[in-house]
Amino acid sequence: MASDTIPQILPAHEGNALARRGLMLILSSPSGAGKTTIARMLLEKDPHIRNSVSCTTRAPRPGEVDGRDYHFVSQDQFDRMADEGEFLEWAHVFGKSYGTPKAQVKSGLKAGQDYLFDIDWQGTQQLYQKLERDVVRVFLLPPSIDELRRRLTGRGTDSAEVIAARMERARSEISHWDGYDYVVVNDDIGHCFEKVKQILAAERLRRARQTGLIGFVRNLMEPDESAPGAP
Ligand SMILES: Nc1ncnc2c1ncn2[C@@H]1O[C@H](COP(=O)(O)OP(=O)(O)OP(=O)(O)O)[C@@H](O)[C@H]1O
Ligand SMILES: Nc1nc2c(ncn2[C@@H]2O[C@H](COP(=O)(O)O)[C@@H](O)[C@H]2O)c(=O)[nH]1
Repeated sequence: MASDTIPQILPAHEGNALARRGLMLILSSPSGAGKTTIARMLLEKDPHIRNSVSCTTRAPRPGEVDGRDYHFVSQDQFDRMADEGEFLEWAHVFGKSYGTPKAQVKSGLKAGQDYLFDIDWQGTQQLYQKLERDVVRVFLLPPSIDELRRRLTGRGTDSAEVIAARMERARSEISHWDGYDYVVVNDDIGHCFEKVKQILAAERLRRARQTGLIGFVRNLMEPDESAPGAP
């Protein structure tokens, strides 16, 4: 295992004292603060977390790949999927529709699979209402509003009009910061990534997720029949 690979507790299977339930790591932030960048770093370094690929009605940006970055769908397709209950959550963001497909998240969690979600505060609230115990909510803040504008402009993927709309919405996005379990300022990308890694590592160790511990602890607490003087 490479030294910078992120360790995790083993996936759940019967008889494994280290088995655990998967978790849902949510990254939210105002547009341009860096959640896609952090998400990509995490997915590259950590083989135990899988990306939840959202559906969206917005057009692909240069370099974005259908099925990897998003499932790019028409408004009709999106509406049909929403009507048929195919989303775990969905919301309108910047005048477009975005939704998290149900796929195998629920069965995956049971099998110990972790999932990463790059979604906004509306989706976060919906996932928290449905799957509270599995959700870990992380909000990223930019170091300043000027730096946020610089990042959106420097990304070079959006028109001046789109950037203006996203800047306009940034303050209202930031106002939802207190609906999250963790808040990290994304100043230096390396430091920010380290903090998100630490959050993930600690959350994986939560007692409630460590389903394999029940049997393990029960065994540890059995009277020791081989001890000298035992009946
Ligand atoms: N700590 C950082 N320092 C400097 N630049 C950064 C940092 N983090 C991200 N960036 C850059 O800022 C730009 C926006 O980042 P990114 O696309 O990850 O934001 P986002 O929050 O996912 O935005 P959106 O919600 O619009 O998808 C990118 O060009 C990225 O390379
Ligand atoms: N509620 C949801 N929000 C989502 C989902 N997928 C992405 N998003 C959020 O939308 C904005 C804009 O994203 P962009 O890629 O167009 O810049 C950003 O805040 C994302 O986090 C989703 O499935 N549900």
